[in-house]
Amino acid sequence: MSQKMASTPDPHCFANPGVPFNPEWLADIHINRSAVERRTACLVARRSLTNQWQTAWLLKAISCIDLTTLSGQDTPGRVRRLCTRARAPLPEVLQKALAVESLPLTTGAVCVYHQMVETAVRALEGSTIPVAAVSSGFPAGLSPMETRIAEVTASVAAGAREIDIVITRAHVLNGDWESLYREVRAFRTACATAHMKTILSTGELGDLNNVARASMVAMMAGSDFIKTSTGMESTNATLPVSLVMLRAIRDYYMRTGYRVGFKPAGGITTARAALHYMLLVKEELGDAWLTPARFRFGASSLLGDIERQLSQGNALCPYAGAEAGY
Ligand SMILES: O=C[C@H](O)COP(=O)(O)O
Repeated sequence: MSQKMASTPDPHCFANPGVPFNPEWLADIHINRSAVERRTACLVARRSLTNQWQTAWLLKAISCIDLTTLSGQDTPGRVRRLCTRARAPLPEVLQKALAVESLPLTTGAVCVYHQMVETAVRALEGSTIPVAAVSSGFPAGLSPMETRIAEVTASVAAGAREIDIVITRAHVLNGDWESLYREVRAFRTACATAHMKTILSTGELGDLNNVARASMVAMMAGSDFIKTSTGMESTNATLPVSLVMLRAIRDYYMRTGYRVGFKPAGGITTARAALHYMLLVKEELGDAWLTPARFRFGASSLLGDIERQLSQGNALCPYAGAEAGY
């Protein structure tokens, strides 16, 4: 793929305006699955991290969490409690013990169904924490297009500053990339100034070539983030899929100069797993991506494990090694 930068966009602008659909950018995508799996297995096996660096990385991980509740049992009370947690993700006493009591720590966002957007926006008033809504017919994306667009528009009107959209998997499975482009482009328009995260549902796309192509089409169509999963598929975020998506992000950056964000989501429940994803992002894209503006975890229970590990000090034994950090 091309290593040439097409343009030099404003580095402070995180939005990706997208580019016209270009099938040539898909033509030379051929993913070697075993090479991808070897690379991620190797990454998991080889790294170590001192306690001090581990703490810093876990605090960074918290700031990158889209604290999520996507349950049929969601109530305004439950969403308000989640928002309280987003404002103060760690107990004061723990922040003090870690000597970071002056750190203004919050999660990256609170992520809810459309129905709960207003409640979350009200509960987060006075903070800078954005509300992310899963709109557009989450999770299967099989409602009529007008309904899906109307839901996105309504979420934005209700105050969601980030919209997580789902795609029609059939477009990918049929290799109908132009239809996928048009669909994502329509959601881009409906999102207006809200940041758009495109959920690919990678566990339902067949193979890694489709993951890479769908990633590229979603970015061409103006996604600000690409996200692995809804959390409802039978296979959600994995490191191999993440590697493929990160390389697509790098490729898109080299072609256009736009830095699209990455959000692994679904089944990320441990601090150890979170560190693996962060390390992969650092190695593939560099520090410029390790910021809430370009990296998020979609997770409902990760924060609890990070808090436990921080309380226990050095519980991630394989990481408590000799290296002075990643
Ligand atoms: O986008 C967020 C996911 O739905 C959260 O999934 P999880 O409950 O497995 O953490």
